This record gives sequence, C-alpha cells and structure tokens, in this order.
Amino acid sequence: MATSVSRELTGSDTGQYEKPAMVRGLTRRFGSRAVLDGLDLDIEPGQFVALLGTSGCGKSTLLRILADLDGEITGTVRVATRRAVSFQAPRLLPWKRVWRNIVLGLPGKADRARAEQALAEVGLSHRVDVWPKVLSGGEAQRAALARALVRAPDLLLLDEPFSALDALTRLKVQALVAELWQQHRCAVLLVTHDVDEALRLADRVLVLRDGRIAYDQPVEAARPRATDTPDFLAHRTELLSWLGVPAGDSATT
Ligand SMILES: Nc1ncnc2c1ncn2[C@@H]1O[C@H](COP(=O)(O)OP(=O)(O)OP(=O)(O)O)[C@@H](O)[C@H]1O
Repeated sequence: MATSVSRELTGSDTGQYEKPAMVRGLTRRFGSRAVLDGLDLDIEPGQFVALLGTSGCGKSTLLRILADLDGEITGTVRVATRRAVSFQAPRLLPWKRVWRNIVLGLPGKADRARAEQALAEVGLSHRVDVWPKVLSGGEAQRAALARALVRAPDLLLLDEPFSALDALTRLKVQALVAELWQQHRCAVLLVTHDVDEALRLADRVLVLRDGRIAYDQPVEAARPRATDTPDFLAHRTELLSWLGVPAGDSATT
C-alpha cells in the first residue's frame, strides 16, 4: 500500500501562501506500473500551464491527485486550499436548477446573488433558473466554469474541458477561459490533447512522458495570439515531435 505524504498549503488568505502547486518525487502506481514516476512540478501564482502527453501517459492521474481525488501516492504534493476542478463532462446535477448547481457545496445558505454574478460572467444570465438538461453543450461547459470560478480558486484544474464541444463552440469557450483567466488571475492547469489550444492559451507548456515532465517551455507571444506566426509554427512543430506526431499531421494527439 502506498503511503500518502501529501500536505496542503493553507491558502492565500492566511498570508502563508507559497505556490498554487508544488510537487516533489510524485509516484502513482497502478499494479506494477508507475504511471507517475518521481514527478516534480511547480506552478506559480497566476500562471496558465497546459499539460500535453500521449493517451494514457498519466495526465488525468496527475490532475486528480492535485484535486485531492486520489491519495494513493508517494512523494510530496502541496496544493492551494482554494482550488476548483472542471472535467470534460460538466457534471451538473440534473435535479438542481442551474444557479443551485453553481453554489452547491459552498459554505452557508445557497447564495443566489453570487450564482447570478458568476453566471453573468460566463454569459448565462438568461439560464439562471433552468434545469441543466435545457443547456447546450457549450452552455453546460460555461456553467461548469462559473461553478469553478465562484469558489475564487488559487488553482483551477481543467481536464479537457473543451474536447466534447463542436469546433466553433470550442473556440468561443476557449476565448472565454482566456478572458476569465485575465480577470481572475488564478493559476490554471489545463489538460489537453490539442497543441494549438495549448499554444493559444498557456504561458507554459508541459509534456508528460514516462511518468515525468519531459518538456517544459514558456510561451511568450503576446495575447491574443496569432496561430500563423513563424514562432507559433516552430513551437507547434517542436511540440508535435515531442508527442510523436510528424509535422504536417493534425495538431491533436
Ligand atoms: N483507477 C485505475 N486503475 C488502474 N489503472 C488506471 C486507473 N486510472 C488510470 N489508470 C491507468 O493509468 C494510465 C494513465 O491514465 P490517465 O487517465 O491518467 O491517462 P491520460 O494521460 O489522462 O490519458 P488520456 O489522454 O487518454 O485521457 C492509463 O494506462 C490508465 O489505464
């Protein structure tokens, strides 16, 4: 049985805040296979980090550990107390109206005004009182973002939040995430298979390989980012080769 040696930071509001995430020597085994194998990672306050890697390399496993949904680890994991996670499926409770989903689990009485404010931020003021089943895929994903942001996280963990959306909705929700991030300035860890998405949104791109962060590079281009500049295309080609995709092929793994 693995020993968990995780410890949490106490959050920025206590004045003891260091980094939203600090990971040292993290190992997670499933049977005899170490999916994460001595992984080190620091995420700085306000940094937007994209995590790429081939299917099954352990991206979601890392994200689940940072979200404290998996404690069967060895190593040290310190994460901000105020964190929120959003998955590929929006995971709204169908028996609660949208606004109640947004503030679900927050301490105190369900605060409708707070939910309304968060829904307005993601352009869903007209959806406050509906049931989740009425929402389109893009609306449901935006509601999931509102639910995450209402928690005022220091660390926002996003596991392929755009992958189930059609191409146009995907671009719109990506733009919304960029805008919300610029307003809230929380650190973000975005798991994605889409190299262009990573290079458009992130300050820093990581590739997970053989249980560790094998590639770790900043993305310094000004925002909003053009995807046809020589720098963007060079970075794209480099990343694709790290992911084992020949240049000229699709930008998703
Ligand atoms: N609960 C579990 N029990 C056994 N094996 C698991 C479990 N969770 C994950 N794994 C295995 O760990 C490996 C990493 O899984 P993970 O979901 O983290 O990969 P990923 O990089 O997110 O993949 P994808 O990009 O396809 O979503 C996979 O081989 C998976 O089968």
